[in-house]
Amino acid sequence: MEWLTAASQPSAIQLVALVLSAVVTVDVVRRFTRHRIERQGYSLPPGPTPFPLLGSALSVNAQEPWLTYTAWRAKYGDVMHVRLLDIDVIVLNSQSAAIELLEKRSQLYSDRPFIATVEPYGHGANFAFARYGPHWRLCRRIVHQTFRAEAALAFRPMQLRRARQIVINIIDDPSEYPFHFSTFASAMAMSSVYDYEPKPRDDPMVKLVNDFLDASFAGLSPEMAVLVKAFPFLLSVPEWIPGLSRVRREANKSYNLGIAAMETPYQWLQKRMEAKEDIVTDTMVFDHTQRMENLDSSCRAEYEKALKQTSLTIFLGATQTTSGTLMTFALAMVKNPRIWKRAQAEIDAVIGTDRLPEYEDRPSLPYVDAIVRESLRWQPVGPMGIPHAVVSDDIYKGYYIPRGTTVFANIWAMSRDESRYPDPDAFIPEKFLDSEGNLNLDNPADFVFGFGRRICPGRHTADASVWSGIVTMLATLDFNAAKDVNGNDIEFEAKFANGIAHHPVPFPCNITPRAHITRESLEQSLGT
Ligand code: HEM
Repeated sequence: MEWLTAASQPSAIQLVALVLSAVVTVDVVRRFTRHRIERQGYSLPPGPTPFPLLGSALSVNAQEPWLTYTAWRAKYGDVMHVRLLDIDVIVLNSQSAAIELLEKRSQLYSDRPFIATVEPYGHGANFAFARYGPHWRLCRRIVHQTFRAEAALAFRPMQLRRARQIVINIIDDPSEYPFHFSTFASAMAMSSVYDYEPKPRDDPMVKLVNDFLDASFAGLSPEMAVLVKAFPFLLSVPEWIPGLSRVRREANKSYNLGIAAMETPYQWLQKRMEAKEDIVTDTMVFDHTQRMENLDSSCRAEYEKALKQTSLTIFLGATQTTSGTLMTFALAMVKNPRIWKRAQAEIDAVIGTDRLPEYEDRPSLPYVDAIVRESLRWQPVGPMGIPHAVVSDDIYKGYYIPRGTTVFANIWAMSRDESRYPDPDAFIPEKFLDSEGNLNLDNPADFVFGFGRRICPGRHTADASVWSGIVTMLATLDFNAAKDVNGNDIEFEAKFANGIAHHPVPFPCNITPRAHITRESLEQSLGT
């Protein structure tokens, strides 16, 4: 851990000793209480034998843990127990196991585990980490009212308009394509929540939220979470102890950025409302501010807190997931030109080249939808989702699942199920078509958005965003390999980032408008 090297040597040794003693104490208590249930004949689900203190922490790929768990599936099965330091983890390696526990027993499995760094690093405002209870329920109700399937239809014209803006931005500045995808995703979130249309570049509100994400990222790493859990005093070490005070400084910076990211766009919209400006009525904050007016003051304070937190959470949940999926799509197109050519042939045959795709065209474009499904499956942006936690002891198929266990749906393993997806590492949209060329019933949206009461509440909006981005780009752009100085295609191996979301890092490519597409015609389609 980087910050330990900055500490003076004796402090670092003391710190390690303290971590070990905390882990030993928790281990002894756990063994004592568990022994009682195991005596009744129930054992934990199968899994690797844990080493003393560390459990299996050193055997798991720290950057891409889903690869280890997926490899272990053959040996330990669909419901697997792994101990990581003092944390009990259950990994669900199949969609059916995730449905059995996270959906059918959702009253037990909808909590989130306690993560000691969430609150100090400003993610207490992020309701995706909220414990299962009344505050989470209120946030969830707010988001549901704005983003449920029928309500989310209101955002479609904006989503299509912003998708066309991606193409204009690519024509203007093709090398910045990852940035144009992020702008699209941020605009979708900011418009639907605050009626705020970010600038294509250097937008101050988008920068604020991204600065918060950058500042909080290191704090949410499992290593930092374990340390802060074992030694909460690290969050109050005075400035004059160099090295050790770094955790407090980083946490404070992240916390303050979190407050600013939550308050600034919220207050911006409140001012517009006070000035009686014209605001799109479906905007989440506008709609709920009006709903709040009928509440008494104590309920209103609670509601306003939930509304602010929900607004920030939408932005955090919507941006890197949506833009990451578009990065995956673009990578797959550059690697597989036959696929975008087949999709263009479908689009040209169905709607011609005189206009751009609209939502009403979707049922007539099954191959495009197959590409959307394959983009969600091939590199799921959340390969392990967000951890759930169990609120009380449970028995499943004769196995004991202790209260407080962290439960992961291994979405990556589901995407690599070879009985369902032969050759799972290849990008092949045809797997979602029947022999007549119609879409079949297999939809990875059934697992990539998570499970049960914590299932992604933005999934309808995400689906519409991803579809509008993909269909618009397929109708207007060619995706070719970049050339070297001799005119040869540049070969490259795809690499992936694993931060908030799993997505390809920028790769060499040559994305250009199709022959019949001009910037002017696109601008006309925006009404500008
Ligand atoms: C391709 C795009 C997206 C994918 C693959 C995705 C996936 C996920 C997953 C796997 C979870 C965890 C579910 C669980 O705990 O079982 C989640 C949670 C969440 N997502 Fe998404 N998401 C996407 C886009 C969005 C969008 C566009 C929004 C907002 C409009 C959003 C808002 C949220 C929120 C608020 C949560 C936390 C829910 C809770 O804890 O109750 N997501 N998402």
